[in-house]
Amino acid sequence: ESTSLGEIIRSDFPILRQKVNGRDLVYLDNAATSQKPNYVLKALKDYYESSNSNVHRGVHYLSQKATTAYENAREKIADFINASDHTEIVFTRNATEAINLVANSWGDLNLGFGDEILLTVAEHHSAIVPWQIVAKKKGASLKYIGLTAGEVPDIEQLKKALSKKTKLVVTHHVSNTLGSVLPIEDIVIWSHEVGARVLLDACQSVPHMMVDVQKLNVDFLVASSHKMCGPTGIGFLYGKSNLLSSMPPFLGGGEMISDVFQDYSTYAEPPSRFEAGTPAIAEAIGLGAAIEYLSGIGMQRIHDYERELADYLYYSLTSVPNVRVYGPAPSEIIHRAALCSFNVENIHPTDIATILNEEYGVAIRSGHHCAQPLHRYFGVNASARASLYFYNTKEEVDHFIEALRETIKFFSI
Ligand SMILES: Cc1ncc(COP(=O)(O)O)c(CNc2co[nH]c2=O)c1O
Repeated sequence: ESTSLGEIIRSDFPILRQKVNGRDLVYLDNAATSQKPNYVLKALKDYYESSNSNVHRGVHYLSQKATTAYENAREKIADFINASDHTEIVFTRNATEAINLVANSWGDLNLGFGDEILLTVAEHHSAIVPWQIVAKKKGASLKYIGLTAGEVPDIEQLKKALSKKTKLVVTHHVSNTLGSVLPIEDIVIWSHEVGARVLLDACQSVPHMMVDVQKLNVDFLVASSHKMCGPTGIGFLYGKSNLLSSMPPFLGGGEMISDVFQDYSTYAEPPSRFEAGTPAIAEAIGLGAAIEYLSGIGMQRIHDYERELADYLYYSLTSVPNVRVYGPAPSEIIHRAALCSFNVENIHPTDIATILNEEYGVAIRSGHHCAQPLHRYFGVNASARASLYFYNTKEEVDHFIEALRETIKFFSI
């Protein structure tokens, strides 16, 4: 059997060599955050060792070196998602802040009484709560579409729910709980037909597959560095140039201004307009290194390998008696991300995750995965979730499944 991508690549990730309670760590919580390769760790260390300085407007050598590295990171992101211009990339703390930026800037300017924001019931809290806050302020409302019998967001229902009142569609590309992958190009075409804009939450897709914002034609896209081999503390908003240029600032301070007078200021052009204060320079450079690393492997290669892992995980997990997996069965039409949220009859998911960690060194997540509306939709408070990345292997899935069977036996005595 040929050596898998996971087996080839995992030596790049020092953390994966750890033991947990004497057992090899089996890290299956990648939808929460990914691990970091040596290439990224080195980029962070090199920055602080040889380039650290504050960015923009500095005339000395180090400031120019740091500025170049910071702006190069922005260009790498733009290329990675095929944005038409690097000024369409705004650095934020994470995807959550990127969504809040759109809600407080574009939302405040464009939402009014009676307007509707259309979401799926599977959205992450970061894609829901900012819109609840701005909708309350503006007299707008949130409208949700449910799931099909196959447990994917019902896009036919979405199409029917669109109307002249719909000003914005907020949707995930890949669900962090269902593992479902949505047909974004269609959703964008339907949304634009009624004059609605589309904000794509790509947190669980950008790390795992080619995402081309021009092909998808989304108006906004958000993603987080820490889910794609990059450091925490940095994420980004992609916004079409004409939209960003029309938007007022989100946070006020240095860097985002053109001139400051005593009682008013003029603002910089995007992206600086939305980047107040000293940015997370090292983190941006770390994200740029993560993109170089992923691109070096190839997103198609990563995606193909993860599809194998996705099917292997799904069918291994659904073969365990009394396990209920949420989300669609993989098929030719519907492919799943390499993550499965599940429950085991009469055993609390946190008990499952605790024993898997304590006795078997397996790291999965338990809880609501910041998707409480979706869990309520299924009539449960919580679930367990195993989520893989390209450095995981089928052997790790086998270890997880064996450990799960033992854990179920333990609780069934
Ligand atoms: C689909 C989706 N949207 C938004 C976010 C927010 O990203 P952040 O701003 O970087 O936190 C997450 C993080 N999801 C998870 C974080 O921890 N467990 C998770 O499933 C996510 O999975």
